[in-house]
Amino acid sequence: MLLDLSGKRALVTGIANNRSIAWGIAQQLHAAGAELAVTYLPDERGKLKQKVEELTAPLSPKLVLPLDVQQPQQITDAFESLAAAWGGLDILIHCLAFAQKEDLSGDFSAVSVEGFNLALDISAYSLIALSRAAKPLMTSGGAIVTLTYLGGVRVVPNYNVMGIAKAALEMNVRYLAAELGAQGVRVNGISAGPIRTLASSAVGGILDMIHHVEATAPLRRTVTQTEVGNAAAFLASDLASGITGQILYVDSGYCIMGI
Ligand SMILES: NC(=O)c1ccc[n+]([C@@H]2O[C@H](COP(=O)([O-])OP(=O)(O)OC[C@H]3O[C@@H](n4cnc5c(N)ncnc54)[C@H](O)[C@@H]3O)[C@@H](O)[C@H]2O)c1
Repeated sequence: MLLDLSGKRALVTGIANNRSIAWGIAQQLHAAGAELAVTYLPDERGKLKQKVEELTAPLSPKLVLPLDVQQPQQITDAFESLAAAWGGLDILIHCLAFAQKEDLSGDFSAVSVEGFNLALDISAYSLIALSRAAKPLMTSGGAIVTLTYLGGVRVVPNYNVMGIAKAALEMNVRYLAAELGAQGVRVNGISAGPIRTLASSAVGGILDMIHHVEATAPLRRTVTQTEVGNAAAFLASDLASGITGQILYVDSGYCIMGI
């Protein structure tokens, strides 16, 4: 069997620009034959809408939808639009996270309850909310893939509150997999190595992290958006039909190293 997503309908969240991991994923899903719908985070001046529309135009997405995961009505509206356009959904890519910049450096214990709740809401709870909305559309099975990082299982300097959010996200993967498996929906996470993006630039010392990976990972380099995209396409495909509730490390092997 070859990797083939033709006939599959995929919603990709989290594209902000051409560095976004979600953009790498969208391109690889498209290359494998999937039909796409994408979301953007609405802003007052409509800049992100325009950016995401222009960037994704070559992939001819069926829908380009506004989606701020902190706005329950936007989640409802987005999935109603999907239901109207497609009548179902096969693949959901959850590729978004946020924490305040001040909570991504310095003392971990300094995080405020507001900063904690914000990071957990956007970065972890959102997977539950989107999966719940996708559930009635994934009537003939499906695949949900989210993005996590090693800082959710080990202490990585400055990752701080986002590490807690990723720990929650990874447990969400397991609970959702257990629930949704009964209807043939698989839920998995990809733990990606550090990549320079808008989100990662908010993490204190991200360049040092990347250089450390380049010096110590078995492959002596960090990963690309395309490599993460390929892994996402695999997990979303029937080739991964026996895999659910797992975290797949796409990190040049960094996580196996002891020092
Ligand atoms: N870049 C890395 O080194 C790295 C490594 C491992 C995991 N990840 C994870 O990959 C995912 C994508 O991040 P990225 O690095 O591609 O950065 P990115 O900045 O390109 O993507 C983050 C996305 O989150 C979206 N977002 C933020 N708040 C939102 C909200 N309230 N509602 C909807 N969308 C919202 C942004 O619009 C953006 O598209 C994140 O979950 C991140 O934690 C990144």
